Amino acid sequence: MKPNVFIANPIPADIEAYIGQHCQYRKWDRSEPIPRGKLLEEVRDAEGLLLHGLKVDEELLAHAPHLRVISTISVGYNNFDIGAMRKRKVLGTHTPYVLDDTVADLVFALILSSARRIAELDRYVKEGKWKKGDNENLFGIDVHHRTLGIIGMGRIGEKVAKRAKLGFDMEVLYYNRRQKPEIEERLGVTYVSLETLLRQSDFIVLLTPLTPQTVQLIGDDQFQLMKEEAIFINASRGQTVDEQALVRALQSGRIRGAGLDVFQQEPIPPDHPLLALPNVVTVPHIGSATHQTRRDMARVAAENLVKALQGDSSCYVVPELKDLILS
Ligand SMILES: NC(=O)c1ccc[n+]([C@@H]2O[C@H](COP(=O)([O-])OP(=O)(O)OC[C@H]3O[C@@H](n4cnc5c(N)ncnc54)[C@H](O)[C@@H]3O)[C@@H](O)[C@H]2O)c1
Repeated sequence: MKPNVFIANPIPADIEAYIGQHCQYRKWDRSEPIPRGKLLEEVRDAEGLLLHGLKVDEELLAHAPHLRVISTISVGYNNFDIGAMRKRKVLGTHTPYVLDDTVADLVFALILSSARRIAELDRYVKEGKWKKGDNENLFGIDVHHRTLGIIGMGRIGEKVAKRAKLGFDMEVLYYNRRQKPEIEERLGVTYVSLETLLRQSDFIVLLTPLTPQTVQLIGDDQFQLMKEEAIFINASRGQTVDEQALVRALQSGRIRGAGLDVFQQEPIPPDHPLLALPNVVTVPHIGSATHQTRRDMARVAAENLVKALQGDSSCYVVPELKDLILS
């Protein structure tokens, strides 16, 4: 008997067909997110669940007594209640590696846009404000040969560091849970304390996962340590930053600017004070959002689901639950 699975987000047809070869499945294929009540109904018989950005908590697990595997189409898995999943022995899988270069490209797009004021000056030209004699009012700051600080030197952080070192001749500092001599050797980056990184960097990129330890990792105290010329980039999760403190730092000129892919509330409310600031570049959580990469992520997530249901340990189980597949 093929296992029952529920596909809670639309995926490409051939990837759905691959799941169909190995599983019986039902799916939600509308573009709007599945309503919570409908999801709770659909998981009743499911042994596997494929999803993106939906919350997995005690309530959902209680509605899904047969569930064995939840596969998220993302590398971040802060939508999983790890404790609740462990209690019920439900495996969680994610999609590392396939998106690293794509997210690193977006981080650099935010760095360059903020430094050279691309979004702001695009509006300026299109609104017909460009006139002869414009000069210093269009100036930005250099990216090349400046200092980049990466908080969270993981898979994506390393790709950002590579771009910075090889493409932009930047000095790269990093702060991480553990020092990584192998990356230092490969790329010539320097491990420093968080305080040193905040004090010395011209660009600060936040790339940690969202965990209880990283909630509001950056707040008033951290913005106080930054240079006045610093540009802050967040591509991790909105909750890793105290957003009110960020607004204060930007409004008061404590830092020069910010480039943001993620927000405390997504979509960000249109009247949010961050959106009124010209020195902030915003994009709607599109770090991994290219056609190719989202496709690759869906494929890896589908393979994870099928493999995990078959007890094949070569799937990408999230680190905190790895022991479950071995037991
Ligand atoms: N904006 C987007 O669309 C997008 C896309 C992909 C990933 N992300 C985010 O980026 C995160 C990182 O992805 P990754 O694949 O590089 O993960 P990773 O696990 O390879 O890297 C994360 C790094 O952060 C470090 N870290 C964890 N907690 C820390 C702490 N408290 N203090 C200092 N360092 C800490 C880890 O040691 C690790 O080196 C994801 O968890 C996700 O939240 C965002």
